[in-house]
Amino acid sequence: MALLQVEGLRKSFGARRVLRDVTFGVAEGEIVGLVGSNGAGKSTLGDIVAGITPADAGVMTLQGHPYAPLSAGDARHLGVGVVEQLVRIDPELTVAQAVLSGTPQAGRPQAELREPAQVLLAEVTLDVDPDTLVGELPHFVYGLVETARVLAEDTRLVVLDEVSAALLPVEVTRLHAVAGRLSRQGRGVLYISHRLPEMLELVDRVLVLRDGVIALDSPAAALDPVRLAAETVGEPSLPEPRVATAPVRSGRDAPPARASTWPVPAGEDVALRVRNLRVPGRVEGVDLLLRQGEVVGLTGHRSSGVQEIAGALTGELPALSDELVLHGEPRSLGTTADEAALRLPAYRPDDDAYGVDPGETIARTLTQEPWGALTDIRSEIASLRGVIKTVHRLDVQTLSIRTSFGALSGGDQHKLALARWMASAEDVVVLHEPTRGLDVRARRQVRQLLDEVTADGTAVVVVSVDPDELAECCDRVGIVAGGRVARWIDTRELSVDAVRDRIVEAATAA
Ligand SMILES: Nc1ncnc2c1ncn2[C@@H]1O[C@H](COP(=O)(O)OP(=O)(O)OP(=O)(O)O)[C@@H](O)[C@H]1O
Repeated sequence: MALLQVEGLRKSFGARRVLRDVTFGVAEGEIVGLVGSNGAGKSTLGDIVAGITPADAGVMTLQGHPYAPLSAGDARHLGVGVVEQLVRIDPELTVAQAVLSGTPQAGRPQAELREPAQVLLAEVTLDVDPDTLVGELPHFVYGLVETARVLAEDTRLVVLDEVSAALLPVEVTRLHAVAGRLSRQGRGVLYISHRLPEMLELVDRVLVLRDGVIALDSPAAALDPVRLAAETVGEPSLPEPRVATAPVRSGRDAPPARASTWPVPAGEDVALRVRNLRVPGRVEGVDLLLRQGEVVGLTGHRSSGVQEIAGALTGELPALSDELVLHGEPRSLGTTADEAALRLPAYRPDDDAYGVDPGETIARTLTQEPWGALTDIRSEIASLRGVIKTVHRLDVQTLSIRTSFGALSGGDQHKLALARWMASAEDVVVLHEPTRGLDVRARRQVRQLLDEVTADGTAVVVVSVDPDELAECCDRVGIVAGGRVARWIDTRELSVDAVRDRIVEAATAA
């Protein structure tokens, strides 16, 4: 008997028909992957299963019994838990309170919660003090705190919506171990992700949601990442994004191949050169050289110093260097009010809903900064045309640019926020995880955006946990370990698969 059976599910938002006729089952102990392009309706489907959103039509059964939850609480009570994509946890709660919020222990004194919370945190291999306030945690661990919460509740089916999106490969492996344990306990898992190669290593079966129906229901063993990517976006085949010896980027001439020793001697086209970058106690002796039009990736474990290097470049952390030159001009590092201090602009996908008001329309989100009335009707028309063009170009799933930004799918919000941010990109910028949560086509669109800005000479530092993202976006990738760049990988002559393998291998060894 199926643990969960879903028949003929339908859901529309206004005129937008998201789920037209969705039928599938999840068996006990089965891990089922749910994939689809941005806006395909994956979160909507997960939310219906988890009682967060009501379906318009269709029938669900849980262990053979009719299942029609009226709320998330109702679903939890019936044994279905969800970790939502855009996790919001009350920042005033302690981690222990958050983890045990759905259990009979909720409301007990902190001293009584500490130990049971510790056990659950260990299960998701999250090394944080249960007394810490949630608001003090970095955003990427929210999904793991929520996963621990779901484990605390006696769930039979767990929906994990993009929990892996912000995790390092080693953390994804641990998350997969948690999913494996759930499966061995006979629980079912619905696993939503855009990180297809990693997902295929975990799941038993894959569902592709396309055009409002399950367009493919296949054992994972019968699929590979390339075929699955093509199925996801409904294209018969997708070209390899980067092939050996081919010029990597369109929109500009690829620089001549350089030896993989790094940094290379500085020349005319240097955008930024930093010698002996130090962040006291965290980073030591880092040399960076960015050429105009170059995309350089940085990755490493949480304690490697990679975030501190980025923080030094954006002026968020006090830092020192022996030499710092931006476009030929000497500059300094640090957080002082010093005019010459370097403060590279940075984009982060998890910055409080992208720094955008979710109630604003798409049109206003893209055209206005700061919010305020446009005075010139002609400029409004011109910019609205630009908005429509951007929305079409980025394949944003909406019927109108008057739709509120917050009603867009997570991936569509991210694409538009990034496009808006990149429109005012300066000489040298830092992008944190620019393709997080994006489908395979959207990842290419982001690469196109990168091609456009780099063609104009902008140099980009990409800070990421995702080896595929680094492989697809960057000309070279620095593996940071122990506060230093332990190794540079030149990506331009390699296939994405080869680059991913090297990054994972180097990051694991570091
Ligand atoms: N509350 C809402 N009001 C209006 N439209 C909505 C609402 N929730 C979702 N939608 C629309 O439903 C569609 C599906 O959204 P959903 O978040 O389920 O997509 P998704 O497949 O999870 O995408 P992603 O991969 O980007 O997270 C989107 O076009 C979105 O705009």
